[in-house]
Amino acid sequence: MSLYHETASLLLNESSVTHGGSLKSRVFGTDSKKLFKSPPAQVYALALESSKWSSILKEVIENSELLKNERKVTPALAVLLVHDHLLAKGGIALPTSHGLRAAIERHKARLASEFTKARLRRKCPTVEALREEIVEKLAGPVHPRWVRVNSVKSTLDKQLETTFKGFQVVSSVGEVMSAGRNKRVICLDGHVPNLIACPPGLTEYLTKSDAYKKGEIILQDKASCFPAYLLDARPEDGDIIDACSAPGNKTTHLAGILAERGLSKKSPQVKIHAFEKDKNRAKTLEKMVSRAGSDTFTTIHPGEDFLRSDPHSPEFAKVTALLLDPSCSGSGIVGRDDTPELHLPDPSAKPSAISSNTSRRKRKRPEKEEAVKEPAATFIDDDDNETVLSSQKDLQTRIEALAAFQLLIILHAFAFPAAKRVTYSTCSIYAGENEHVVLKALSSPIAKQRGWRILRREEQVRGMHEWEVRGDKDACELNQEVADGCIRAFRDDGRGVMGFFVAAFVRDGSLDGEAVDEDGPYRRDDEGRIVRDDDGIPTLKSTGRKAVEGEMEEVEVDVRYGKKAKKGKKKKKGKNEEVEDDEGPFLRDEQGRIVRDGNGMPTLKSTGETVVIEESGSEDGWGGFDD
Ligand SMILES: C[S@@+](CC[C@H](N)C(=O)[O-])C[C@H]1O[C@@H](n2cnc3c(N)ncnc32)[C@H](O)[C@@H]1O
Repeated sequence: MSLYHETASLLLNESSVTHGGSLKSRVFGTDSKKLFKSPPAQVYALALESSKWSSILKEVIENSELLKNERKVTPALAVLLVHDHLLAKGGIALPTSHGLRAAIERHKARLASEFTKARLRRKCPTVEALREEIVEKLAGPVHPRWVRVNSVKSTLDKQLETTFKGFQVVSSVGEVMSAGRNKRVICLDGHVPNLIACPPGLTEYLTKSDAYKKGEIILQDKASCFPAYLLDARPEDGDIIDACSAPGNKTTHLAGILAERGLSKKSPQVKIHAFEKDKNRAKTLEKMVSRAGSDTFTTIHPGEDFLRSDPHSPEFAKVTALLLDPSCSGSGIVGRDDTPELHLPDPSAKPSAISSNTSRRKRKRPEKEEAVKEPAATFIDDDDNETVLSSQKDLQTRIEALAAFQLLIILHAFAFPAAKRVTYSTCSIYAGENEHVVLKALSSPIAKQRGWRILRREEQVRGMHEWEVRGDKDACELNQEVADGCIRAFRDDGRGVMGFFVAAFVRDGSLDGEAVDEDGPYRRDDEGRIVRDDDGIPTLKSTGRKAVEGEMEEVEVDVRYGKKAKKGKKKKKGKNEEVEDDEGPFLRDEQGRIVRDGNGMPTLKSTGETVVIEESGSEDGWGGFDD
């Protein structure tokens, strides 16, 4: 197969192996050497560039009537071949005698003239100007690049005098977004202290700056700064746990806040415990913490599962605050889709009907190929891999499984004896991972027993109190106080943030039955170890049952944490609905045990894939960005 056939097949998603995910992951994925005879880098470049130009190429091909005269050339092949014919330095990468090349070159005069007309219709004097217009259009709405000044190493004033010297300071993020991608303008954020918005075109300038290399500034989306700020920790309060830490944006933000509030770097009064289950990601975390200068007061727990930590260990006796930022669907993350839409020419289009691509936008039915490309939902996992889910049911199953894990993380945090404040955050847009999880956590036995409640909006630190986008009241079952306590962020709403969710839980300790029970709420064996089931779920002293059994039933993933339901018997789900599949969404072996991968993650029946996914890397390998 030629480079052109292979690339066409990739763009049309014809291979089940390359189906789904970003263009990059489909081309450079683990099996790429087996999949392509042509060099994968060449396939990727041709697919990407041709897709970018495809709205114009479609117009040129239709107006030149190429497809009517060359029946062997398919619409996708035409886009690729005409792209190279008109725009690639060496033209079509096939011998002159090759049938496909000849089929295009037979029409070179007509193609050249239609290309010129298409360019002039867009008022572009040169092909270069047309290229710039395409790049600008594809880049979509401007999303600012957010820069957090790391208070462990620097101050806002120092950065304004150095990294941002000579920059124009404007008063709103809207002005930054409309200033142009490369303009030297900044806005000092009004919600999160020490945060600066810049146009996205300055990213390279920033990552090459001394301040960045020395860890004085960290690139982190504004919404991703909410959790550490909302936790509102002070050095006099006690130790902090960051339960899910890599790459370390929030861990280092916590450190910056403590430093600004008087933590002594030489003899720190408190420490941050940073858990990271994945050993490789823990290395990135270690690098980031060290570069940010907070290693003297951060204890990294590499490869340690927070859920397996013992809340009653003396090591955690002084932990008063926990930041929980567990794996999620990543559905709120900005700008990681690298696949521009492919516009395919219609072989039966009449040239006279076409004046510009905008005149054809109101097409009623999508073309077959485009319909194939339209996903029901895309999940971005923590390693930046995308999974395209093809049905609503798959999406629902994934969210339920993630929500069950997220709830478990919160309930475990609630058990730390000295804990008074917990934040829970996701970069997900789904209520199932956000408000619903918060409600379930609030109604759990452990929350009631220990007096955990939502941190009300009016109690929140100023910037978070003033942030106007709050939780969804319907998703909070009309509980206004909980909805107002929840903080949301939506991408592309003009505020320049990614999709995000955060809420905080607090307790005053007066309901703390554990003050007199030093062993905590879990059953222990003779050696003092917490009694757990096969899934690692601790058993409560008070009920003799698993700590989260009740909650799991509500989210339909009880099979993962609770007892196996009896076959054939219908079980209640929610208030009135019944579920048919008593065994839940996970695959089981002949003994009825959930089939898990090496990390202990269960396998979904619907997709055959495991549920909880690895974590997102960073754009430069040490975690300077977002999440
Ligand atoms: C969304 S990312 C965290 C991003 C990070 N808070 C930041 O701001 O840079 C979730 C991380 O939690 C880790 N993780 C997931 N489950 C965990 C667990 N049970 N214990 C510890 N770490 C866990 C993942 O490996 C991943 O690195």
